[in-house]
Amino acid sequence: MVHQDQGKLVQVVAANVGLVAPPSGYMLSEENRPTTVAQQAKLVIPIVDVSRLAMPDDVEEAAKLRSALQSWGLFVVTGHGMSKEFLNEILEATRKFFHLPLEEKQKCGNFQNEGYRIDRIDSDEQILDWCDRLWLQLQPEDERRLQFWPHNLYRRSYIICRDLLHEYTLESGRVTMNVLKAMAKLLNREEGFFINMVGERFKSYSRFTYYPPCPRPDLVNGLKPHTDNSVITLILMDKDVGGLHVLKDGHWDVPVLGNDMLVVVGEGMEIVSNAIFKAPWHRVVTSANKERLSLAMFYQPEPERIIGPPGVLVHEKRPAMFKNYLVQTLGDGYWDAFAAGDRTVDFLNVRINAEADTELEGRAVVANN
Ligand SMILES: O=C(O)CCC(=O)C(=O)O
Ligand SMILES: [Fe+2]
Repeated sequence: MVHQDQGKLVQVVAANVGLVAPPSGYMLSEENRPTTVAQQAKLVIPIVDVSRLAMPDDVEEAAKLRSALQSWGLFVVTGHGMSKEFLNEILEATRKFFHLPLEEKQKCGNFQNEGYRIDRIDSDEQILDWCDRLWLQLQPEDERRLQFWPHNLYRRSYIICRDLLHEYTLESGRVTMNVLKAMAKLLNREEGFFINMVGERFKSYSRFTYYPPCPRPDLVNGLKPHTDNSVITLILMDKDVGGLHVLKDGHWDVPVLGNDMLVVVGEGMEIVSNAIFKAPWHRVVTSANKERLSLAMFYQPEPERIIGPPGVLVHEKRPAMFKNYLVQTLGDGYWDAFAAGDRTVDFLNVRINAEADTELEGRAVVANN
């Protein structure tokens, strides 16, 4: 049994002429509403120049990275080498896609979680998010399902142009790998420490999210509080709309963001760093009169790997905080956890203290030694 608006695209619900309040399926209970005691005025999230991180002697930038990861678990990344024009082109192509007539968008089918739709609904109690999304796997390249990529048959052209998205995949992959190298160095490990854990055939996914204006932003989540199912996420956000909130020191802080690119630590990194790096809770709040777009790129290790806290990061004072887990199981569990508003590591009970997980031994490649 599902309630009336379940399954409907939010753009369809929002287009209802005369809508003065969101339908009941989206309404948060009073204690969960995003009535932020916003400290937004002064808070600025850290900025890290990824090109400087590559310089072996730039201890200042490395210190900034360390502090950003410790205090926020995310940062604005600069020095990524992508021009404003290029990033705008991607955002505008995304906007064009979400502005297409419904029938056109629905051609970007649906297979498991891939394609254009709303996020999965598992129960009648689930509070719906005020967003639609297009989810595409980008890497490994030979696993792309191009039939789900936006394609306008009449103009015989891809709306979110294949070449554009391909180029963005390569560019953002490069940024991610540089961030992973720098994070390894913060732990006094060699550059490839995390990169080797994700493997050559790591997966990357893109999530294009569209938040239509909402008549009562104070009553709904654009995107519910969550942590990401990734090692690292890269988020490209709409210009000057704001709306991303981060839970910091027990408060929902509201970073003021323009046309920024963010690096966010995901749960996968939390596991492989033995919780030295923590995945931040974040959510999106809608606006009454502005639409909002984002493009998130999620990087995940090869699905047949087993990940867990590596031996070198486990010692008496810091016992293993997580069990070893098959990446595929974590990936599948994420969708259940997300629908339930939980973190995957909690939903699947991945957390432990120093408990050996012998069951998995020998079943697959252990991602760390
Ligand atoms: O829309 C945003 O800014 C954030 C999106 C996000 O958190 C996600 O896609 O996981
Ligand atoms: Fe996220």
